[in-house]
This record gives sequence, C-alpha cells and structure tokens, in this order.
Amino acid sequence: MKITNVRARVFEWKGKTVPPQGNFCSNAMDLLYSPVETMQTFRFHGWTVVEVETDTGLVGYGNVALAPRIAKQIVDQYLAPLVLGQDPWDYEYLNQRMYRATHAWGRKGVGMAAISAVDIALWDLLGKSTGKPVFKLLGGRTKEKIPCYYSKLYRTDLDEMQREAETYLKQGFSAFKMRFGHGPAHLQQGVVENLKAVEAVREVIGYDTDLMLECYMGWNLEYTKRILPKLAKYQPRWLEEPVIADDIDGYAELNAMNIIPISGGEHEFSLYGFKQLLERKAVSVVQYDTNRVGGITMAHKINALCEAYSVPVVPHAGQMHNYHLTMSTLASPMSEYFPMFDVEVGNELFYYIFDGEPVAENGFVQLDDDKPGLGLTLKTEYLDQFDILE
Ligand SMILES: O=C(O)C(=O)C[C@@H](O)CO
Ligand SMILES: [Mg+2]
Repeated sequence: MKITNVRARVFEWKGKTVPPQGNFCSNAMDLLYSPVETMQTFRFHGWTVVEVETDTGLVGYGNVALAPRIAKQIVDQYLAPLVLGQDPWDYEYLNQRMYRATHAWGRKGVGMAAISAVDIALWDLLGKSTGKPVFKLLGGRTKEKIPCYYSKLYRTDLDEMQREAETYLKQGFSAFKMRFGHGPAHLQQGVVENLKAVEAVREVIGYDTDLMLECYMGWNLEYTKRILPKLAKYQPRWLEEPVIADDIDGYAELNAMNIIPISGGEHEFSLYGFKQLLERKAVSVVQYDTNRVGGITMAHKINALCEAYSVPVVPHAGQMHNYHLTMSTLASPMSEYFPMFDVEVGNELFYYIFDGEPVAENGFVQLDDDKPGLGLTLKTEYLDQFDILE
C-alpha cells in the first residue's frame, strides 16, 4: 500500500452557537489583566480533518482540534511531502520522520498536533486494510465496554448545574466532571463560590459516584494550596490542571501534598514530556489527547510508560482516536465523554463532523469488533453549516 495524496481541510463552524453562560470555566487567561473577553480564547469552533489516500483506494481519516488553520498549513507544507509515496505500515518510521524533520519548531504544541492527525489517519488505514478495528491492532479488547465519565457541568447558575447533573445521573452515568468558574482574581469570595458549586453538585450526585474537578489552568500554586484542604471533604477523584502546563514543579508540589490526586497532561505533547511528568510524580492521572501527542503511535508508547509507573491514563476527550487506545490497555480505566449538545465550547463539534462516534449508554461506550479502522466516516448532515477551507 502506498500513500498517493494527503488532503487537509479545516471545518469551521458557522452555524448557531450557545454563548457561554455565567463564569463558565476558569482558564489560563484569568490571571492576566486583559481587555479581551477570556472566553474568546477558550472556544474551539474549528477542526482540521486529514484524509490520507492510497493506491488501494482506501482512505484514512485523522483529525486535529488545536489551531486548525495552522495545523492545515503544517500538514500541507511540511508533513505531506514526508509521507507521500510511503507505506502506511511503516508508521513508526513515518512518525519519527515527521517528528525529527519538524523538531526545531514542532516538538510541542501545534506541530505535534498536526503530526498526530497524519498518524491517526495512518492507523485508520491499517485497520481498514486488515478489516480490523484499530483497538485490535493495538492489542485487543481489555474491557467488555469502556466506563466513561460525563464531562460538562460548566459553572453556570447552581440550580442549572444541579438539573444538568440530575439528568445525566438518571441516564446512568456514575462519574462526572465539573468546571470551576472562579480563581485567584475573585479573591476569597471566589473560593466560597467554588466550594458552593462542588457542594451543589455533590448534593445531587451523592458520594457513590466519582466527581472530577477541572481548573483548566486558571489557578496558581498559592491559590491551589490554599483551596485543596477545603475541597478534600467532597472526595474528588482528581483535581485537573490547576496550574499552567509548563509548571511541572507546581504539579509535583501539589501532588506531593497527597490531599487530592492531581491530574494533567492534556497540554503535554511528547513522550519525553510524559516521562518527565511521571518521573517527577507530578500527576496521579495522565490525560494525553491522541490528537496532540503524535497520534496513535505515540499514545500507545505513553500508555506503556504509564503502565510501568502505575499511573492511570484517562485521555482528554472521548473521540475515537482515544477510545481505541483506552479499549486496548489496562493502564486506562475509563474515558472522558463529551455529550452531544448544541455547539458551545466546541468539544461537541466532533459529532457534527464525523459519523461513528459512539453514544454512551448507561455510562459506558462500546466499540464494534467488526468495524474496520477507527470506525469514522464524514457526516453530511451538517455540511452546510461549516465553512470548509481546502
Ligand atoms: O475536557 C477537558 O478536560 C477539557 O479541558 C476541555 C475543555 O473544554 C475545558 O472544559
Ligand atoms: Mg481538562
């Protein structure tokens, strides 16, 4: 099998969107005085879809969500020439080729995200060419089905958050992730607001469910140290990305406090970066996203690394490029699950672009043994609501 063409297209949503309500979600911009409304930097309304075509007629699909227009340029100008004419089965060689050729500028961030999209498309091809789902190529089914946690609960009105939690509890979810709306800029009043929100959600979901708390890098070390003991009584399973991704010392210090397990890795990009996080005991849960860390080839290696350190992997986002890895490794006990809603943050867009993304039933997602590759096709239903950049 030989690669004959690589096509990268940006899908930019132009349809109706739901404006973020209330304090919505803390994020890294919150610590900075800014005339820019911070939610503008937080919304992700575009996606790059990469199609790798072959001389067999098979086409593999990959995707990247970060900085989609730049990712497309990287695929077009730098990565496509490196894989054209090559055999997708040489995926390790091709991954190294892309990683090393772009290393001067690409080793963290959007460079790696673009590599990920091509790599994911290669694995989709491998599955399609063998008639097997990707998880089979990675080692097979380690779970009957994948437990997943409901991930939304942005910081809106507390009654609304409670209604949301109740609805999804009734649908059978037994694990939830909520977002904080306040950080250091909101002073002690914000601490109180944060605690009230966790209490409100626990009031509805009880204590026989898991609750995860998301900061999305909107706090700092001092603030987190102050609030951690106050949050402990709500028994969170983890506290996610309290500080910016580069502050590995901060993660290590917070995790060593042993009050609440600290999770991270959603904004880490390389195998070496994860080695550092693990060596430093900086996180108790690793949350890579396969469409950021160099694709399935690299995520598979990170799983092995985490297995050896006995640190669980719960990838960022659901989505097929992550589900296949979660299914095939014991290092990964469960998945994140973004429900399909009207377009708001943009996490939902995956459902609007692709057909085949599984829908959770009773808090589990299932992968089909008989669907080759990733099991995704392009959806036609919403095509007129995207601007598509060729
Ligand atoms: O789902 C997460 O872990 C994210 O960080 C997604 C982002 O949308 C913040 O809510
Ligand atoms: Mg997160």
